[in-house]
Amino acid sequence: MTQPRWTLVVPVKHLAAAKSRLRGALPAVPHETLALALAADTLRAARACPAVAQVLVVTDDPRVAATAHAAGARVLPDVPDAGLNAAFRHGASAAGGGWVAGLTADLPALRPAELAAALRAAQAGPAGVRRFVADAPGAGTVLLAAPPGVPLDPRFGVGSAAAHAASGAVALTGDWPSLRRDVDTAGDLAAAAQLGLGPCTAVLTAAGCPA
Ligand SMILES: Nc1nc2c(ncn2[C@@H]2O[C@H](COP(=O)(O)OP(=O)(O)OP(=O)(O)O)[C@@H](O)[C@H]2O)c(=O)[nH]1
Ligand SMILES: C=C(OP(=O)(O)O)C(=O)O
Repeated sequence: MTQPRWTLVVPVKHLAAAKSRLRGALPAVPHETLALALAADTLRAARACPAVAQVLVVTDDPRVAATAHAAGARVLPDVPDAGLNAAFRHGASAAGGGWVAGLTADLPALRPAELAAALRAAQAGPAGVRRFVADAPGAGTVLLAAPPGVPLDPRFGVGSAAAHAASGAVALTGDWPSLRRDVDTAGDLAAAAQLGLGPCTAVLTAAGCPA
């Protein structure tokens, strides 16, 4: 039986403020170019995942919006000064029903097949329960999924894996290294490069040394 397809909500901060812990990781590359490449590769992989029906990007950044449109995503304006969880809620409210997942935009090694496997796992198991995928270190969250009719209720931020578990979401424990590999620091970028970067980020690491 074919499983129902997903709406993915992907918030992306204004590039001037985004990925501040990564600043200087590739000295020869402008920071905003690197931050945009991470998002572009994340969106490309999300759109290439057959389980995904639509991608909603929540952003106020015109370069991110152009990249999202080019990748076949819909773009929604951010909620001014309201932060990441408000952006996720805003996107989820525009999804139009069905299965909804929030995904962070800093997954440049993401492979569509691993995303598909995680989304499949999210659709298995108990009804009416949110699921989440923790990041590689285990403290953060890269994906939060909600079944039809269940609010996404995002708790992203420091310690979000514990916050999602405490709010009743169930951790998915599959072996999805490219999904769990979010990039916050130069060390994370090097770890993502070991897995294999998407084309936008790969071209920058080739040009800009480190990683
Ligand atoms: N639309 C939107 N996206 C956000 C916001 N805050 C964070 N994000 C996005 O959420 C994802 C995960 O956030 P973080 O890993 O903390 O990224 P960040 O805030 O850009 O990075 P740091 O400055 O290093 O904390 C990233 O893809 C961000 O672009 C926000 O206020 N609005
Ligand atoms: C916002 C988050 O990302 P990070 O901890 O990578 O900043 C999170 O994990 O909830």
